[in-house]
Amino acid sequence: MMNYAADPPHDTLTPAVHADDLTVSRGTRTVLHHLRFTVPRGQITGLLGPSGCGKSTLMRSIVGTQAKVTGTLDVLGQPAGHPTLRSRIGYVTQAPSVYDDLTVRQNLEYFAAILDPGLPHARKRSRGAAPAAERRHQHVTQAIADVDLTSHADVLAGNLSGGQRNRVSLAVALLGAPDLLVLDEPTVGLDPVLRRDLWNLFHDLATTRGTTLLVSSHVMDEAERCHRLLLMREGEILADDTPDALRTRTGTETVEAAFLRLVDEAAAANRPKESNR
Ligand SMILES: Nc1ncnc2c1ncn2[C@@H]1O[C@H](COP(=O)(O)OP(=O)(O)OP(=O)(O)O)[C@@H](O)[C@H]1O
Repeated sequence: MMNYAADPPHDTLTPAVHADDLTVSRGTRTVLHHLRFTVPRGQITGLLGPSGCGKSTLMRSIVGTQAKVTGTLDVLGQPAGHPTLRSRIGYVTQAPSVYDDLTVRQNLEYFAAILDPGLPHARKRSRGAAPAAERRHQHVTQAIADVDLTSHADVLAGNLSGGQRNRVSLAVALLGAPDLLVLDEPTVGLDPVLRRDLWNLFHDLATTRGTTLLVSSHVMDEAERCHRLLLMREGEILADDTPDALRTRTGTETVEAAFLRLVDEAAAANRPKESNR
């Protein structure tokens, strides 16, 4: 929902996400195994790991769209999937969800209207409604600017590049000024300048708006831009720490090297068990 009116105060002390013994199955396979971690508020947490390790499944669990979830998974102080969370979480999947036959602005206006049906359409303003409709227009304009698509506001989404369409999806997620933004590989297909600009936006959202961001990536250099990292492999959390602490703990210079060191350590720890079989 759009935050046109003042929202009731929310508890800001509990972590944005708290998981304990979180296990998720897809089909007949268990893909997340007894995860335990927290995501602090107002920071950027990177969810990193190789393709297929379970990043999207974890994100789907957090936003409440994943079946077969057991254990504890609390989001903004409520169990994941609780109806009150719908207006407080922005979720961008890997597949952009935009209408090709609408322009960028029309897409945003459409989703803004769905998110806040109480607001009359700009063309049907009645007395007293104008300020609210005007505010919605401003929110849409701001979201388009946030993702650097102002010059494309009147272009059909179907005529945009893949990266631009991804940014329209991100703008839709920003519309409600959510407390938690869950972004599944948001920088895939973007050139270095746009990637940098998007990371600047993420930091701005965390710093000036207090938004919590959970951002997945399998590009390890993006890890350096996060406040905290959850490193995943084969459905398990290898590490839950800051980039600095990870490098120091593993005696490495990059997060990528730290990740490889942790993978080797985990493999070494499992070896005696395997030879005992
Ligand atoms: N619909 C499904 N049914 C059964 N298994 C699935 C389904 N979707 C994904 N999986 C399996 O769940 C595991 C985790 O997949 P997931 O998409 O969460 O990984 P990921 O880390 O997000 O991968 P990527 O980086 O490639 O997007 C994989 O082994 C995958 O094969």
